Amino acid sequence: MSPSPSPAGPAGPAGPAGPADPVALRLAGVSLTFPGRDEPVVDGLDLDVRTGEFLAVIGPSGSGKTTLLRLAHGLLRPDRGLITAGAEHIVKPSTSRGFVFQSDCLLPWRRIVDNVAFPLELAGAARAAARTKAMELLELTGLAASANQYPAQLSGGMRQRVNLARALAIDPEVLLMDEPFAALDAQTREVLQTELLTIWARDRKTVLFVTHQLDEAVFLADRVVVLQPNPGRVREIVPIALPRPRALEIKRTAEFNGLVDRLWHLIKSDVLAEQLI
Ligand SMILES: Nc1ncnc2c1ncn2[C@@H]1O[C@H](COP(=O)(O)OP(=O)(O)OP(=O)(O)O)[C@@H](O)[C@H]1O
Repeated sequence: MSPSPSPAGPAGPAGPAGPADPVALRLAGVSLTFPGRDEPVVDGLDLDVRTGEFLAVIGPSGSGKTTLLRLAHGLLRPDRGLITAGAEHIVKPSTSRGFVFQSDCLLPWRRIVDNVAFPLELAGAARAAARTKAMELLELTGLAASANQYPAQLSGGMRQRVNLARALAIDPEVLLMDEPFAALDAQTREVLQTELLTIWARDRKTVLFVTHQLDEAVFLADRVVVLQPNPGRVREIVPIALPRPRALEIKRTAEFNGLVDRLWHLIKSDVLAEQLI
């Protein structure tokens, strides 16, 4: 990966990405209509994800958050518009982008270390080298002691840590995360949020993180993209200027709660309309 300290970020590597940061991922005029649907799921969507930034995406159910991630990964192709990562025109998944799903998708018959090593083996790495790298990542995600266990022996929070380690194994430049903590209890979710920030601060991969939780978006992100539905488009992008590193105590501050309120205000009418359908 290529960590890219923000030229505009006065706080250095731990500070937010600034407007002068190069763009890691660009969606320009992107539209997509699923087969059998009359209306596009996203239409004329424009979004720049800056190198090294943590960008959260929120929006009501059905506003196209997962679709946006799948487009960015190259799992879906738009009908119109361009999706690029630097000079690369994204038309298929690539090892420069890692995807973390809501459910863990681990291979139940493989030990944890071998699950993390799996994408490296797929990419052609020798088994021993893949396992060495996998062990490093398990250290990073606090799971070294569980390396020889099987997925069924781990808690949900531990499995999501493995999921993250596995996505990091291929050393992607961009990490695409689709509600990775949604299935976890509130306390585990908060622990994983702080751990994710620690890992992110280490080498500042670009992160595009979809969540339903407004406080999660504010806690993690440099900016929050608010999507509106029918069709999915960017309603607003809210900068989160909270200082880093962030500890959970920040969630009790007036500034934090003011930002959560602002996000709620931006999606409230769409969320209420969705409940009436
Ligand atoms: N493969 C598909 N074929 C047809 N329609 C689809 C497909 N995938 C998603 N959709 C529809 O596209 C719309 C947006 O879906 P998407 O999953 O991107 O929304 P979302 O904002 O992530 O929703 P949620 O918050 O509920 O996860 C929904 O109406 C969904 O039913």
